[in-house]
Amino acid sequence: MTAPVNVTVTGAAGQIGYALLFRIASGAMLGPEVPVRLRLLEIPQAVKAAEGTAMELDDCAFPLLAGIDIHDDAAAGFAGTNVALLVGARPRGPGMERADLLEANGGIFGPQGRAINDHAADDVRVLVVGNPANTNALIAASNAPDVPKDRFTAMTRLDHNRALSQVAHRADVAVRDVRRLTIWGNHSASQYPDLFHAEVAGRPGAELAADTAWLTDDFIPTVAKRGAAIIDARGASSAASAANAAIDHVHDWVRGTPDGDWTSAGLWSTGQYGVPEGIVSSFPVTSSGGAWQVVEGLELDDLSRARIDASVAELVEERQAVASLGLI
Ligand SMILES: NC(=O)C1=CN([C@@H]2O[C@H](COP(=O)(O)OP(=O)(O)OC[C@H]3O[C@@H](n4cnc5c(N)ncnc54)[C@H](O)[C@@H]3O)[C@@H](O)[C@H]2O)C=CC1
Ligand SMILES: O=C([O-])CC(=O)C(=O)O
Repeated sequence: MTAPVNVTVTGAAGQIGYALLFRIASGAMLGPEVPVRLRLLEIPQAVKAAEGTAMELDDCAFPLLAGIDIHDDAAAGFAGTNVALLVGARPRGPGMERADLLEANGGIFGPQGRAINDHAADDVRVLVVGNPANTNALIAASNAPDVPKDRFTAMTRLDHNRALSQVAHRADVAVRDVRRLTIWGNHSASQYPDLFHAEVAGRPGAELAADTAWLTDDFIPTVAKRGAAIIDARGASSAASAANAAIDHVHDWVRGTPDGDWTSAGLWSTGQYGVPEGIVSSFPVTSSGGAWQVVEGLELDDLSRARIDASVAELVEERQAVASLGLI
């Protein structure tokens, strides 16, 4: 057996935390041969609830779980961490956009970025789930000058998975027959789920996208507003599907994406596809050797270009907003 990988989960006592921790401990995230040591980071008022979750983790007797520590201090919570899942943040309620959380949540990610900078392992990989995820990832990365920017990522895998399912339903094929979808831009209502480069049961996704009424009035808004639809139906924001997407994201980052396919992740832009440098935007990505690569060279039609530009413009505005709040 290899040495345990240290995994820190913030917001461990929250609803995503509860859906996430057991799957990490079971080996679903890092693999069935990789032991994990869990660090649960919470605010002091939620430490007792985190202790309850830790008791339940114990009671599962997971063979891969090498230990559980609970912290309410970021320096200790990120000490030596290899994988950090930044989930802890307020969720939105009905009628809110995720950007409405910027002021409430933005302040969490600067100190956590600094703690990661100062205390995490050299190979640390960070996934930001707490909303607004892209800009919170930007805040964390900006406060961690010694950590390479490509180690900070934002979760758009839930949007990606939602898009896969919508396309599979529409084409009446299995989800596994849908490949090379892309979520571009922000994890917000402005995101652009791109079907034009996809492959659907061996046929070009562009064939489905040719039905522009379905594309623009059904597919794109269904994916982009799915979070709000879940809040409306459940009375709480998505949790199990969000946890599942976090598992998928880290799994693929560490273990690689399947040959011939790609996925979506929010990455620090270095200017690909005209996305300005220094915002965290979702791109089509593959992973190998533990690093994401943006899939280059896709041709973008006018509709795609306009949608990507609109979502990127929103990210630029969010960056200005957090800069004026002194968070970056
Ligand atoms: N990127 C994505 O696709 C998705 C993101 N989210 C976001 O994930 C976040 C968490 O959602 P839930 O688990 O449903 O919320 P929740 O309210 O159930 O749990 C949040 C937890 O974070 C903790 N917390 C707050 N501040 C903290 C801090 N500074 N350090 C450590 N822990 C802290 C709270 O005590 C609470 O236990 C929300 O911001 C939500 O909007 C949710 C679904 C999908
Ligand atoms: O919509 C929300 O506020 C929670 C979330 O990010 C999602 O479900 O995609």
